[in-house]
Amino acid sequence: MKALITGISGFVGSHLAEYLLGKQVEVTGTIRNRSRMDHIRHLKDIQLVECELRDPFSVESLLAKVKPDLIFHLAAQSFVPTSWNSPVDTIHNNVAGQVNIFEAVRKHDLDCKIQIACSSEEYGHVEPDEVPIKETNPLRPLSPYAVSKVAQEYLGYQYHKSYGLKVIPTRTFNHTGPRRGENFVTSNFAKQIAEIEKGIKPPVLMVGNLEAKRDFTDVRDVVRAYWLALEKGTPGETYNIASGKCCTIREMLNLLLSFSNKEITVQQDPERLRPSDVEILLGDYSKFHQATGWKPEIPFEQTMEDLLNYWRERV
Ligand SMILES: Nc1nc2c(ncn2[C@@H]2O[C@H](COP(=O)(O)OP(=O)(O)O[C@H]3O[C@H](CO)[C@@H](O)[C@H](O)[C@@H]3O)[C@@H](O)[C@H]2O)c(=O)[nH]1
Repeated sequence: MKALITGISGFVGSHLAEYLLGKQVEVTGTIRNRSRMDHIRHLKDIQLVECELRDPFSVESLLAKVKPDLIFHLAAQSFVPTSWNSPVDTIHNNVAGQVNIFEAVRKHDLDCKIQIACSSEEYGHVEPDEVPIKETNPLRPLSPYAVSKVAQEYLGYQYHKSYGLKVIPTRTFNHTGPRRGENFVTSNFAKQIAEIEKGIKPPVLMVGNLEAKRDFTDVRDVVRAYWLALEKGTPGETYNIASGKCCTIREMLNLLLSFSNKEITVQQDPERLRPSDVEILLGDYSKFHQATGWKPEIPFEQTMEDLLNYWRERV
């Protein structure tokens, strides 16, 4: 069994590669010449192919050569604030890259299953009586990033209906754990705490909107879900991947702070506030559970402690 992971050098890609190797799957991953390799350097049994997903020729030659049975399409511009600064680049990167994959699969008549990493951000504005969020909830995206994910998902639906591509979109809620990029809130706060503990930074932790509520799952549970999505999910169906619980960003911060014995002051940085922030994401993953038996296993406290320890070893 051959799997292709787009964005293998990223946070989720590196965890997924580890998981698939453990299942004796042959793993090929795409990188770009500017990709950082620190997350995958320890993985000796993977094949790496340089590929610019925005370039149809690059994608076509990749797929003609690899001919995967499974594609996990993770590569994306995935940071919401960047999508306000460069909306066109976000849309182009996320949408065109995926169209190039679909077209290459079609052209070479590849019989593969394709998981596409969509997002709970697609739900965007959620009314208080609309939680927990089911796949049938309305999509009211609040950022260019969220719109790019809606477009990716609808293209998945369209290529499934028009050409029979076996596409399975996963709407994953927030996920974190070791290797999470330092811009994302959990990692950003954990890194600041680790720096304060080492005396590299004054004991003031900078934050944005602490009132937003998010549903966090451990990345190691998420990659297991991606495998099951292709193994047991139905092509053309979308699945929520979530923990079914949510907390405010303030509660998440307080949990991280409880692991440290430093006196730390919290200060809001207006630069960290967004033009519009999704107020609440709380997912219902029962459809995915019914299809695959998946449920999250790693407790949130464990995830956050592992993340803080990850940063303690790196700053
Ligand atoms: N990044 C960041 N976010 C902060 C901060 N302070 C508060 N927040 C709040 O913390 C929440 C989470 O922010 P992020 O970690 O940047 O993630 P996100 O915008 O929810 O998006 C993530 O989850 C999506 C799935 O729901 C993913 O699709 C997306 O790629 C990303 O991983 C947001 O409400 C944000 O306003 C801060 O200093 N930095």
